Amino acid sequence: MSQPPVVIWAPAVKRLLHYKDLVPRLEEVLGKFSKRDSAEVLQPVRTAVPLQKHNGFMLSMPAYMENTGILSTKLVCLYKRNEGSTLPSTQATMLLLDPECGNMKAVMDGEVITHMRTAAVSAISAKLLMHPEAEVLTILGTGKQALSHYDVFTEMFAFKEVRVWSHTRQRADMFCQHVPGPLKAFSSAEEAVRGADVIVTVTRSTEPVLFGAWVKPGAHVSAVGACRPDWRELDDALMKEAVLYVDSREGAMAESGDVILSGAKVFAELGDVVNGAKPALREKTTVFKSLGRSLKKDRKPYVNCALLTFVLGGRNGSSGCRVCSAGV
Ligand SMILES: NC(=O)C1=CN([C@@H]2O[C@H](COP(=O)(O)OP(=O)(O)OC[C@H]3O[C@@H](n4cnc5c(N)ncnc54)[C@H](O)[C@@H]3O)[C@@H](O)[C@H]2O)C=CC1
Ligand SMILES: O=C([O-])C1=[NH+]CCC1
Repeated sequence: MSQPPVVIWAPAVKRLLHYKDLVPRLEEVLGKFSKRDSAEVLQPVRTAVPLQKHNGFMLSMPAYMENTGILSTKLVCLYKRNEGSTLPSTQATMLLLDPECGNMKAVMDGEVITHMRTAAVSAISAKLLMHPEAEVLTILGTGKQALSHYDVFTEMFAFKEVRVWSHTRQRADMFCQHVPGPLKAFSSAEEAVRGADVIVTVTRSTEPVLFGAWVKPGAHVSAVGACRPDWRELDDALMKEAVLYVDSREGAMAESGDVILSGAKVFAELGDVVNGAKPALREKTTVFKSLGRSLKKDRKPYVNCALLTFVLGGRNGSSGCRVCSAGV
């Protein structure tokens, strides 16, 4: 009989997961995914179950990496919240299974993982697609994703100016008070965006908050919100004018209102750029439309991946139910 799964909750995830480990691992996984080699990464488009009574969706995001023995799924609940609601808008849980036996090896908090993974992938898009001399970063939105994006973008790049806008000035001010470092709060999204080299959209809006007319030619946009087929964050002008990169072509065509409703054509997946199969057109205006992937980890104790090393009890076992037999 298998042992109960290891439970790793948010404080442990926070302590163990670091951008310096996560970013290179995600870059590698994005590249593997774009090769569409089923032994490397199998990740079908996620399913969404509407939670009508609660104004939300449950997204189920399974993934299998045969070559590295990872079988996992993330369950994400996503809600449209009224202004002033104190309930979270996104909650997530990660399950790690043994692909050979099918038993559950670990249950992990998925919220911190989602904040950090999403921000890390946006940072990869900026690393590949922004102008090398980018100086001004603008963040539209002041929630959980805004914070994780602020953290990784300021850790990885040296912006001279960071601007923040939210749909109320009070939220933008509060955000600026809570994070270290010089930030500037804006009351107008247009003013925050004009002249910016990199723009991150991390709002719960279902209507465009970023308009092509405001965006400096050659800027890079990482568009993270609007993850349903009828939700928007960017207007048609921007979607049509910019060169469009996505995390998954199938995902974008099934789930992104910005892509589907504007009729914009996908130029490449981020993984195609990582693989050298498509160019990074840094001199053009670029949009990376992020929708989210469930893969975060690898089974091998890549030493750097502290979380997984923890899950595996530091072992590199070759068969059987590793975690349950490790008795972590
Ligand atoms: N692409 C991806 O992989 C992922 C995308 N998301 C999406 O990113 C977005 C942000 O997520 P969180 O930061 O966790 O949410 P959050 O609830 O913590 O923050 C949302 C922010 O949007 C602002 N906002 C709400 N309604 C707005 C409106 N009508 N116009 C402008 N701003 C508005 C709020 O004031 C807040 O600053 C959500 O749409 C979420 O679904 C979340 C996780 C992963
Ligand atoms: O990847 C993810 O976790 C999510 N994408 C959209 C909302 C949550």
